[in-house]
Amino acid sequence: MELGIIGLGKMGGNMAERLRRAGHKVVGFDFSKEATAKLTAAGSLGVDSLEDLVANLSAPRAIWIMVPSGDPVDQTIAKLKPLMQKGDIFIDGGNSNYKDTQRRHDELVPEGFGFVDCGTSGGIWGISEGYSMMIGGDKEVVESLRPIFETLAPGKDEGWGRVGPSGAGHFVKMVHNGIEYGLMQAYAEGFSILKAKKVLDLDLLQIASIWQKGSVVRSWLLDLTTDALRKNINLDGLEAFVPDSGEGRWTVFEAIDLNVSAPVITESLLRRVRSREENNFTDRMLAVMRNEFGGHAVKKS
Ligand SMILES: O=C(O)[C@H](O)[C@@H](O)[C@H](O)[C@H](O)COP(=O)(O)O
Repeated sequence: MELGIIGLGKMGGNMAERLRRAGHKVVGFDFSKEATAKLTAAGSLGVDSLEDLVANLSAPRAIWIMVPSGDPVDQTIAKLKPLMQKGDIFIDGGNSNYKDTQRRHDELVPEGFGFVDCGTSGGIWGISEGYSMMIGGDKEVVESLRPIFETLAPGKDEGWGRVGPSGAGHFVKMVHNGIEYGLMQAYAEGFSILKAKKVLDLDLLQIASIWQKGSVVRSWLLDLTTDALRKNINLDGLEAFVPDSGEGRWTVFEAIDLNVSAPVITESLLRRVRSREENNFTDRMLAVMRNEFGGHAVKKS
């Protein structure tokens, strides 16, 4: 099959290569000339404009958008639309908010385009392991893309599926990422407790390696954690600063709207927020109140 890909970063570039290896024709666009040159050198076609991208694909076209969520997705669609024709399909493979996805679907479908949302998991390992894909959109449109999904997935019939109508793919990916936050937080806290028990002189790498085999908490995330510890057991040279790209907070908002109690995911998100505040105002407030009512000592900077 033919596929256009917009955004040839860590995800889009690797997906293009996985598709090429399976015999699909891939035409890719990126603002980075280095990224398009790399794609061409690998045997696909890298182009420097959206016009060239569209011109090098035969109708009905399928174009996979792999750009940061929010405005970049809207801008990409707005620029592409005049170049496309009825029957062409947009696939948003990024981490878009499902409400934006539903809005885009409802705008594009009456104009004759297809629009599919694909929550894509797998990170930099997807090129070899395959990508887990949670897909939303109209059944026949999703079905027409089957050869692409079968190739990108870990197995032809596994690790991907249409989970519901437009927005469902991104909604499921949002919750997937909320779970990711909670799992990560639990591992991080557990290893911190082990490290703090200095009198036992525990070897974190040894313990992680033991847990990798047969234990209830073994997982791919633990495998990656073990690799990270092997490379840098004390995490030297790293700042305790954890960004978030939005999916975790959308999960929390959604849980509140749905009256679902989700304390682990919520606290994991808030821990990330806290990691970015040095000597924060809240804690200085606590110290000063304690000082006011009890005359307790404050630590001066
Ligand atoms: O399944 C995946 O491959 C990941 O969930 C991925 O999609 C994630 O979005 C980013 O790795 C960082 O997300 P945060 O910045 O929110 O941690």
